[in-house]
Amino acid sequence: MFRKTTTSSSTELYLFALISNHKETLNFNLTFGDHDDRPRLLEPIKAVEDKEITCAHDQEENVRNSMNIKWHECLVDKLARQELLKQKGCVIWITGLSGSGKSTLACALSRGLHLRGKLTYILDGDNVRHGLNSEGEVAKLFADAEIICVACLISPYRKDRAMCRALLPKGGFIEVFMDVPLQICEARDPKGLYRLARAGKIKGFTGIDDPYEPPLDAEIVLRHKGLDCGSPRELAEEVILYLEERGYLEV
Ligand SMILES: Nc1ncnc2c1ncn2[C@@H]1O[C@H](COP(=O)(O)OS(=O)(=O)O)[C@@H](OP(=O)(O)O)[C@H]1O
Ligand SMILES: Nc1ncnc2c1ncn2[C@@H]1O[C@H](COP(=O)(O)OP(=O)(O)O)[C@@H](O)[C@H]1O
Repeated sequence: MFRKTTTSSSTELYLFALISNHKETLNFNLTFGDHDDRPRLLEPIKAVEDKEITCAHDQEENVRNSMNIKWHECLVDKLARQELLKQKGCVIWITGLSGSGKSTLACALSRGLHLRGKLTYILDGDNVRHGLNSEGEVAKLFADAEIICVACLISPYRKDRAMCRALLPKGGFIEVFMDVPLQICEARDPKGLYRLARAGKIKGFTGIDDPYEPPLDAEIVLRHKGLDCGSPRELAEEVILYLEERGYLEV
């Protein structure tokens, strides 16, 4: 607050003006401040300060005398954010092999929710590359902001996914398993990476020479049935239904 109640030395006043970034005072000191002329400096500074004190005092009196103004706790908390957005933030963690359709589902899901007026944000392995742990932390922040965070990462190890789950409050982590067989992912091979992995040109490729540990307790399993796994839109609707039924899309 810009208010001083005790008499100060000119140096203190000068510092006070500097800290307060008071334009008028600083201009004065820029013009004359090179000379060690503190008594001369004191007068205009004090005049400015007195004016400030008077103004601040008047304002304080007005506030004190007003019957209408009360001091409010201004807490924009979780509930306030939920009410604003009409949704509850969470992390939808889509896991599965490369080529299983994680990114495609994330887009369809984000679009489906957007059309319902829900705020989402996609964390894709391709746009966040700082290691699984920090991705979990980022996702957690989004969820705390009451955004529906859609994370799509292979995240092949149960231990790592469990660590991310543990970061979130109960119900805040919704694991979606793209249960698509390796043969289908490999046949799709949109980036040609399986071919390179099979040729030994990429080492430690998930599903080829590095394991993928399927979830044991995923909230949603999108299973491939025969040749069909459902269109991205149908899969997204399945996830949205889960959210609707459990009250994530209302407050
Ligand atoms: N060794 C190896 N194994 C699997 N995938 C590999 C590998 N090297 C690069 N890629 C490509 O990088 C993408 C993996 O990114 P992710 O962040 O989703 O993976 S992880 O969660 O960190 O395991 C993954 O993207 P998606 O195909 O979209 O899943 C691959 O294209
Ligand atoms: N539900 C689906 N049905 C058929 N093909 C799909 C489906 N979802 C994704 N695909 C196709 O599979 C390939 C890999 O999808 P992508 O979303 O990039 O997978 P990931 O992010 O898991 O690597 C793409 O060519 C995409 O068009």
